[in-house]
Amino acid sequence: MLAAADADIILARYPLTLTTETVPFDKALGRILAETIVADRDFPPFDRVAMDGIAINYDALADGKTAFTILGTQRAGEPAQPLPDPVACLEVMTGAILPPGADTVIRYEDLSIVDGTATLTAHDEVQRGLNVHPQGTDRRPLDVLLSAGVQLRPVDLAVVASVGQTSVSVRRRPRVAVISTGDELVDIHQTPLPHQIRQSNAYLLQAALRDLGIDAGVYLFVDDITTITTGISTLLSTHDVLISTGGVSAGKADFVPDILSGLGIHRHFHKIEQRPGRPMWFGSSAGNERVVFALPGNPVSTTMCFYRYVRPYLQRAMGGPADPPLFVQLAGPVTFKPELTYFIPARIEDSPNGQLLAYPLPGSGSADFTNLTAADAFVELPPHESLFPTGTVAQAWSIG
Ligand SMILES: Nc1nc2c(c(=O)[nH]1)N[C@H]1C(S)=C(S)[C@@H](COP(=O)(O)OP(=O)(O)OC[C@H]3O[C@@H](n4cnc5c(N)ncnc54)[C@H](O)[C@@H]3O)O[C@H]1N2
Ligand code: MOO
Ligand SMILES: [Mg+2]
Repeated sequence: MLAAADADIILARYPLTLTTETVPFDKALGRILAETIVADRDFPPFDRVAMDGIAINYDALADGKTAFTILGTQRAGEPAQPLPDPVACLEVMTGAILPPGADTVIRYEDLSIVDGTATLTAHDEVQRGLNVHPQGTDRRPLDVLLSAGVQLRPVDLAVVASVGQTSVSVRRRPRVAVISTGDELVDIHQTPLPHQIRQSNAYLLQAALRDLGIDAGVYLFVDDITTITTGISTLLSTHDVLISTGGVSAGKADFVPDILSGLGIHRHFHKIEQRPGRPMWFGSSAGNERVVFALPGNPVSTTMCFYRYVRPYLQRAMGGPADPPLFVQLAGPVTFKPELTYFIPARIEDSPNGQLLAYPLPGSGSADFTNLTAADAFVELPPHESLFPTGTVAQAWSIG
């Protein structure tokens, strides 16, 4: 059987292959860019005036001239207007093209303007090129502005807009379906008979997926091979990722692994040396265009497996980094004898010394999901020890 860390390695080996789609750039916030955005022209595209003031030819100043006749005004958005006389000046506004013949801009704060003549009041600091943002100094045509794979933030969209791209190619969001299997399950609007329960795992998964920005449909199948086979086969034709709960262990109605294999989903692992969540199954189609997580039905197992394995996998598939686990210190001792990685629910609190303290909440096992309402995370305790004293430092996986 597989150790938890080996499951991570296998999951990383089979990343979901997502095709791309083109979306209007103003709908692309948060999406993963699937193309390279290059500069279409120089940035800035012309020698750009960086301060409101006057544009002069520095040679005149170097020759000792400090008063300049104003011969006109060059505003932002106006075509270039040459400086008609190298010893005169033009008033210029921020964002204007620098008048050809001028090379230096003196801001209004360093001038006194009387009767159409601008006189420098402070010129010690003036150098050739002052307050000019030269053409092409930020980026040259075809320079890469954004690389494929980045998650588009508002600043990135500004860059996309600036090169005139009204639509961008982004990675498609995974289409995900959640499947519950079990003859004992009824949906939430039904009243369960004494031998039945309301299904709850699918709604946990649906909500946890919504946290990732994924809207997933929920499907409930009875434990019947034909029903599950037909259902999963249909969903595979329209989804990238299926997440099922139940039917993956050793029971007479645990049909899911065989059905998935029969539908061409190659098993990459079945069972991890852990509690809860031991029977977890993971597989993918050839080329990884479809992946399936078949999670154990016990609700605490479903929850742990989702937050420990599925959520980070999907975060990576969508191009983002996976949220790292927290580092916590046990606030009480834990004993766990089996040679399995133990994921114990815990309440997490800040401590005055800056450490996160984890208060263990063992509950009554992997079916006791009501215990999770008090928990913030699962603390991951390694398999080869059985006593974890107060103060043990461990990783913990937040459950939202
Ligand atoms: N002989 C063995 N028995 C079991 C083993 C084993 O290794 N050998 N593994 C145990 C472990 S560990 C787990 S976890 C469970 C996993 O069972 P399955 O994935 O096959 O799930 P089911 O049998 O369908 O159901 C188990 C349990 O979970 C409840 N359930 C299922 N789906 C839902 C849902 N959508 N909402 C709420 N509750 C759900 C179901 O009613 C059962 O009580 O197997 C152990 N057995
Ligand atoms: O995953 Mo099972 O009991 O380990 O709940
Ligand atoms: Mg079972």
